[in-house]
Amino acid sequence: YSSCLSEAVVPLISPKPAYFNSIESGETEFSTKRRMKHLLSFQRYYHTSRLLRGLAPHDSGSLYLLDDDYLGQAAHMLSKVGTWNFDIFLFDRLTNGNSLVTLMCHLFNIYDLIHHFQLDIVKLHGFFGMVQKDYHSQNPYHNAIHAADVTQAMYCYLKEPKLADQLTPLDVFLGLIAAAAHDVDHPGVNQPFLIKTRHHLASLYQNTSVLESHHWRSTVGMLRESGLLAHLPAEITRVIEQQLGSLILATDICRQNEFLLTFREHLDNQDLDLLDASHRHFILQIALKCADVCNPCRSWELSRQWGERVCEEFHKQGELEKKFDLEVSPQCDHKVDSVPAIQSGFISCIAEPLFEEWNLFTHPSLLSQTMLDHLDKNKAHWIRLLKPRTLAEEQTYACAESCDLWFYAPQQNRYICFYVLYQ
Ligand SMILES: Nc1ncnc2c1ncn2[C@@H]1O[C@@H]2COP(=O)(O)O[C@H]2[C@H]1O
Ligand SMILES: [Zn+2]
Repeated sequence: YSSCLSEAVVPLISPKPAYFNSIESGETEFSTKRRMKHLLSFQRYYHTSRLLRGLAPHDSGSLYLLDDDYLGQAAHMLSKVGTWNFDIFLFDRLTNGNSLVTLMCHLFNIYDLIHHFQLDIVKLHGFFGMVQKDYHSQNPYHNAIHAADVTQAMYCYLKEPKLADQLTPLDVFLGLIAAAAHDVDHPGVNQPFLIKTRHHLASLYQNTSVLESHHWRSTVGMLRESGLLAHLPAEITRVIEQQLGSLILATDICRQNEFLLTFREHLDNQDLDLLDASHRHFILQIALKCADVCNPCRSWELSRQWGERVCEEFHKQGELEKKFDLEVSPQCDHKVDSVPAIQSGFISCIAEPLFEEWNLFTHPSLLSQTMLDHLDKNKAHWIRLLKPRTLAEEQTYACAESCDLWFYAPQQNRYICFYVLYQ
């Protein structure tokens, strides 16, 4: 039993791509692997022996997963978990690939959610471990680090003065779990790919919000399997599961326009009342959507890494499509869709409109101002890197410069609305 448990709490590290390798720049891949192995065996022993002695695994705070070598640095980082320049890549290395579990434990402690919902700590760790493990570490972008990044951003948004005092423990509980699990078991390809390859998930969810429905249903499955909510009345569990669904489904980027228009309408009418549970839920949906696409609002160094990773995943899909003689999806052809072109387009068409509204909602907010400043600088940086070579890139350049919602689709040789690219 205890070895099962420690397995769930400390997932095995699978072989990872080169960017996971070095903790310090001079370190070789071999020595890092050896250190990881040592660390893992230490942690397994540590957990098992503590559990056999009947000791709860959490009494050294939420850092029990960490080896002493890293404890200090990771703890130091966690003490600044609410700052916008939090480096999730570094945190993931310091926590030995356990950033999502470690972060969630820490945030649940900060908000005292374990006590409030009378949660069983072992079941809670089991649940977080399952969620983290079900992310695909071989995906360049849709992996557990993305989930941890979105969760850290969500925490920053929940702390916004406009919101913080109005939120109930249930709102916070839902917001954090939805952020952590919103892309769980993502296959690294998008919905159009699943539809055209007649993937069983596409038919299961009738070609609509296919991935998001799967992320939600998987989350519910893991919640039930962990037994985390088994002590709560059935009606409360039902509400929790439904609300998690509504939050996770809101991250479907095809529904961007729908949410943006409703958000604008509320802001124009100034009719958002955060004492109203349904309005708070809507703001949680928007906050999660912001967290999901906030990577262009980070400092250049972090933002660049996310931009490159997401494009790498798109391009991998494009390679698969070519290999199987399928039409290459928009943004997925590495010969046509360069990283700077995709990034400047994404910032102009998705991130900027959303964060401008979020800034109005949170005003006055230092964080929103900081995010918009980064967004502006990062967009300018990508545009400088855009060396127009093809007609498509020239058109993208013009589009990004004029900051409208239109994007040139080279495969179709026409302009289309950026949102349509995702459908
Ligand atoms: N920097 C980015 N560049 C291009 N697309 C992005 C970027 N960040 C997020 N996205 C897209 O926005 C989507 C939001 O939902 P997902 O995380 O499922 O998948 C994400 C990507 O498809
Ligand atoms: Zn996501």
